[in-house]
Amino acid sequence: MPRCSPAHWPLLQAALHRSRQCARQIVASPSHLAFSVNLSKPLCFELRRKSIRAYPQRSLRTMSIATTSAQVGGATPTGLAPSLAALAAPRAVRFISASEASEIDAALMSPDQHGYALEQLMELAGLACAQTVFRSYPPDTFPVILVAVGPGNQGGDGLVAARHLHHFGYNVLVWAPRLKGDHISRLERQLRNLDVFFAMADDSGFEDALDQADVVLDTIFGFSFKGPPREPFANVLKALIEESRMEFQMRRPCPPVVSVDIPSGWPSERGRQSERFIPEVLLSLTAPKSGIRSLVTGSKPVRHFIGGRFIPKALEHQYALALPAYPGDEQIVEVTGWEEMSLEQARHLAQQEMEALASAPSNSDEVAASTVVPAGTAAAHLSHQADAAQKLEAGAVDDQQKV
Ligand SMILES: NC(=O)C1=CN([C@@H]2O[C@H](COP(=O)(O)OP(=O)(O)OC[C@H]3O[C@@H](n4cnc5c(N)ncnc54)[C@H](O)[C@@H]3O)[C@@H](O)[C@H]2O)[C@H](O)CC1
Repeated sequence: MPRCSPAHWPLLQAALHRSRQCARQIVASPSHLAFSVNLSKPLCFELRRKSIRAYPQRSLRTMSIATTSAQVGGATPTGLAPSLAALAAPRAVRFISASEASEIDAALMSPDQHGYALEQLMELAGLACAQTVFRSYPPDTFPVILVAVGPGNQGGDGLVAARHLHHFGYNVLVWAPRLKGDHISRLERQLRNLDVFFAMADDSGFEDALDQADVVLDTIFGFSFKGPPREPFANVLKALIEESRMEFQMRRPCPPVVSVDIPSGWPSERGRQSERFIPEVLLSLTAPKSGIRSLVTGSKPVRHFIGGRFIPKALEHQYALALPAYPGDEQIVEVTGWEEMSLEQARHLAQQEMEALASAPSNSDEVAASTVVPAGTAAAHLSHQADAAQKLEAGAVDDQQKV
């Protein structure tokens, strides 16, 4: 059995990414490193010659990170400590306000800052919506999806998602009562050319489509919703509340709903009010908004994903977003049950990460003994290293680089 060395860290990170876990406690011996995801379910990573296998292990003695870094064979603590800190990134998310979300959007779309066009972000947001639906409600079990489209940019995300969902194999129904603007018309044209069904644009059209749907993608309102909902949206939002769907004294089950950013009709910062529906799944674009805190934390959190894989590191640090690492080439990352991270903690992580990035070697392609991985949730850097590790696993690099 080979001994652990710093060259193993990219492999370990890749294995950790594949298992979609973030480590909290790390236990090491010369042949094993264990990351306990929570105390009852530790994962053990066994080193092989060219790969690392992850499997659950029940009883592992925990050690402090400092002891661990000292014990891993031949490692210099300076080279390893940041890696361990990265692996031990807390399973927590920071909630941002609606005004922070608008500021981040403005910075992303400013030609002088990050240079994105709205249409590009909408494409990526819509793809993340479609992946969330596919992951949570696959088309072989939930073949008919109703995409409810609102009047703002979130509605645009919904139209993009509808197109992807069609290509993913769903039978897509779209309800979209207020389609305005050149880009939105183009998205509509793309869907009509695919023979996607557009329901009647009133509340009865929505109810008819809802009756046929196995799952609903709610892209009606995002973080710019204000005040009581106006028609035709008010009745539609009521129809999504299960208890309101009564017929002949019987409760009609409502299909599961996937909401984006914030369930439509919820005020973006105050959380759910009475008379509002509760989705089964929530996709936060860019970062979770404060209005969903009670929905995604606590004892009964709904399934929660983060998407919008386009935030540059500088912007992430500027707003202390503390984003989780996206696995592989995926556009979403699941964060169900993650706790809240305070602003102070997020700022601290951002600071650590900036310092680690500033001191990281410029050519990080090589899996070298001096590899330094930034602390915190350095997603981009970590996935770069994971790519290098995957190549290593596939035997695509020179023998001398192999573990
Ligand atoms: N960075 C990202 O992740 C991106 C996310 N995107 C999505 O954009 C929305 C926010 O878009 P915005 O246009 O600002 O707001 P809304 O979609 O929430 O819609 C505003 C729209 O709704 C009308 N409205 C507001 N309140 C009411 C009401 N009470 N009754 C009826 N109508 C109402 C208002 O008049 C506007 O017409 C975000 O959540 C993401 O989903 C971007 O696509 C890309 C970047």
